Amino acid sequence: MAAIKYRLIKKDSRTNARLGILETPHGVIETPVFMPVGTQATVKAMTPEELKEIGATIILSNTYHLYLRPGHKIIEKAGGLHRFMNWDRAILTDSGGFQIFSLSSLRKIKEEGVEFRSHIDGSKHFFTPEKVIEIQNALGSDIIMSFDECAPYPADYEYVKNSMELTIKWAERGKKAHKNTEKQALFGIVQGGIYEDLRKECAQRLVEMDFPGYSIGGLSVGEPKNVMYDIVDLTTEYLPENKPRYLMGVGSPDDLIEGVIRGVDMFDCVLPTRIARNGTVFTSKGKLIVRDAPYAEDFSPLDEECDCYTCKNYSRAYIRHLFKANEILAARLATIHNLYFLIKLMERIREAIRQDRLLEFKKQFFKKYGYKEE
Ligand SMILES: CNc1nc2c(CCNCc3ccccc3)c3nc(N)[nH]c(=O)c3cc2[nH]1
Repeated sequence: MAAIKYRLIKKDSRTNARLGILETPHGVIETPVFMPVGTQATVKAMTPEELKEIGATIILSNTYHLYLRPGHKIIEKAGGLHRFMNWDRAILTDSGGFQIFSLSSLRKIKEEGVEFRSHIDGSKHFFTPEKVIEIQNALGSDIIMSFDECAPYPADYEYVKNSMELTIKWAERGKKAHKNTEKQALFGIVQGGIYEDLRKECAQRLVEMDFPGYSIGGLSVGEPKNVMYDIVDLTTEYLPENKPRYLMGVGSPDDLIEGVIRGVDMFDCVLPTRIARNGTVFTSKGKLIVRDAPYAEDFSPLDEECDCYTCKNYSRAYIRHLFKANEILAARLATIHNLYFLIKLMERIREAIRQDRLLEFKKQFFKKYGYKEE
């Protein structure tokens, strides 16, 4: 029995969008799905009960961070990450490749693996594809990622080609090292930068290895949106229809809709939780910086159309006051709202696919939100 089972329920008649069901050892996930990020074994400012309340079915955590602190051995002794953080629904862990390149100093990339210094205390560490699988096996997450190199943007063809070759070799080594295939599904990660031939080759070679799911990596790293969309379109063409596709590090409301239209099933992004803590929230009429002066006497909810706990019980004036007073509750109320907004958006997208009116939904959402149509 494989760790996860993906069922394609319905394909949109005019786009590559799909409605699916992803069964995991920790519950069923309706796709397309937005996955809140919980870097250090917590989705910042949220309890697991509140995450369930807003409809989260799967959250992310991170090999790099948890290996450095508190250490994967401690989490293993606690009974695994689900027990440790009291979250009994699905968990996906990223492999740490991206975090090494974006967080740690002093990195040396070799075929064998990557040497890096901890961003916490500067201590030296060495990640190999085998090590990264061992860590994720200890964490016990339901979906785990291969060790990959996310090439920077821009990067020249030769660099990206070598980097993609390395990612393929590391995927093979990781697949060999992964023993717990019954309980943990290992995804391959497609790299290849913005180069069509490299993306095609990488996708095809990973598909030959027959992973239970595929991530699209190397994007949302500063490239123009239309370039990202084109690469997603191209890559999903070479991925099997009956396996889930996960677009890493994406995204904002427009990116989620554009990604679904191009055949993506799973998304993660730190944006909703991060901007919430800085006082910016999503609303149906676009972003709102609630800490700004105009809201000092605005007693309406963050978003008239939202029925989340925050919008049902608190005003913009009160939430602005909390931010100005640097109160912890400010981050909590804004985070609840932002996560609910994206989880609700995915629910409305799934409904639109069911009713075969996804493009109409996009048009209406973009108009109200203030996005320009492509
Ligand atoms: C923001 N743009 C972006 N993010 C990317 C990530 C990380 C995705 N987020 C995972 C996460 C998990 C827990 C805590 C925090 C983050 C990538 N991960 C991998 N492995 N490979 C990528 O190519 C890659 C590309 C990305 N672009």
